[in-house]
Amino acid sequence: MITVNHLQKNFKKTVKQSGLTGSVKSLFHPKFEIFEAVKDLTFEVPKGEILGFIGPNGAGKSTTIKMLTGILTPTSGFCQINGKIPQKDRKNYVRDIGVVFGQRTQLWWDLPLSETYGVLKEIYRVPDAQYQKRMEFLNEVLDLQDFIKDPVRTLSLGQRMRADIAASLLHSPKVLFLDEPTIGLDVAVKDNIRQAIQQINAEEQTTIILTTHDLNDIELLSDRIFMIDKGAAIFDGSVKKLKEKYGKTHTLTIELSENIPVRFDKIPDKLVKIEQNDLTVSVKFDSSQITAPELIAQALAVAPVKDVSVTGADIEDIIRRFFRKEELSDAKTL
Ligand SMILES: Nc1ncnc2c1ncn2[C@@H]1O[C@H](COP(=O)(O)OP(=O)(O)OP(=O)(O)O)[C@@H](O)[C@H]1O
Repeated sequence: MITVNHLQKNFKKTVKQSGLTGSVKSLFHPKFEIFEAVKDLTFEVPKGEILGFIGPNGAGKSTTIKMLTGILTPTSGFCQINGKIPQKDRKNYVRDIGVVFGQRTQLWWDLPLSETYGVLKEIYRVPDAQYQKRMEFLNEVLDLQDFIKDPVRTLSLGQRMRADIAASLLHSPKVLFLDEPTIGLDVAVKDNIRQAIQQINAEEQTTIILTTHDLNDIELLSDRIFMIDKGAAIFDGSVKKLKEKYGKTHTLTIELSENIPVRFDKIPDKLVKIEQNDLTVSVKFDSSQITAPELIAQALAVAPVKDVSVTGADIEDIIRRFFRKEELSDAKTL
């Protein structure tokens, strides 16, 4: 459904020269440099897939999405969505896509929601019968009935997000771009939104590109993660693959009945990282090099252990370390 081929976006940036003289010089004779915001991205997204598109601030996610939605023109390379080049076939292309920006609404602030949908119906020329059916479906999935008559400005953030998602889906797009769809929402509302996204994807085979900093969104919704950093691709694969490859760090938590320092003399320092807070000891270790029972046996030999528990790395941990480019076999750097 989506083909991205050697996509590149360069921006011209003014280079600020140092000092006051430099600032004045820059004013009259500005110097420019080329900044590569998106570097040579190539990937495909098949129909019906939910791709988690992630990266730290400034990685180039928005710039990529803007090229995929046709707002920006690539410096080189191209993208093709549902057989169309967004920049070349803009009028027809907008019918194929829905876009939700979690940080700002695309709805009319003062209009009741129902009227906003009425306007969108006309813009997208959705026939009456189809519109009726569509609204029933969206109402069911996104639970809009309680606030559909209210002006957008009176909606809570969670209601507004549901309303925005419904607006983006009114014309039954084949591809949906969701940019931070759960930002600022409480846990229960996040769950509702995620369930709605899942249901829409399952029932309509909508291809979704999901940009988010909330890694629970990714874990619960995405079939695949595409990670970028400084404009370039750094990981492309499933959450499972990411965990298998980079999630070897586990944490052993030991509760003591007396505050005695816990050491693992028989285990090389670099394989464990110990943090002790009175009676609680947290031991990070690389599970491919060492096992929890080995650590527990040694802890029992040196301290009065009351309880133990072991947890695996969660996706947030893995990605944080991934971006810091830490060697996971070296638990000292965790
Ligand atoms: N119009 C522009 N002119 C110059 N530089 C730009 C422009 N738009 C974006 N950039 C730069 O390109 C880089 C990537 O920005 P982008 O907004 O795509 O990142 P992002 O991954 O979406 O970040 P965030 O998670 O913070 O939203 C940043 O360094 C940004 O300053």
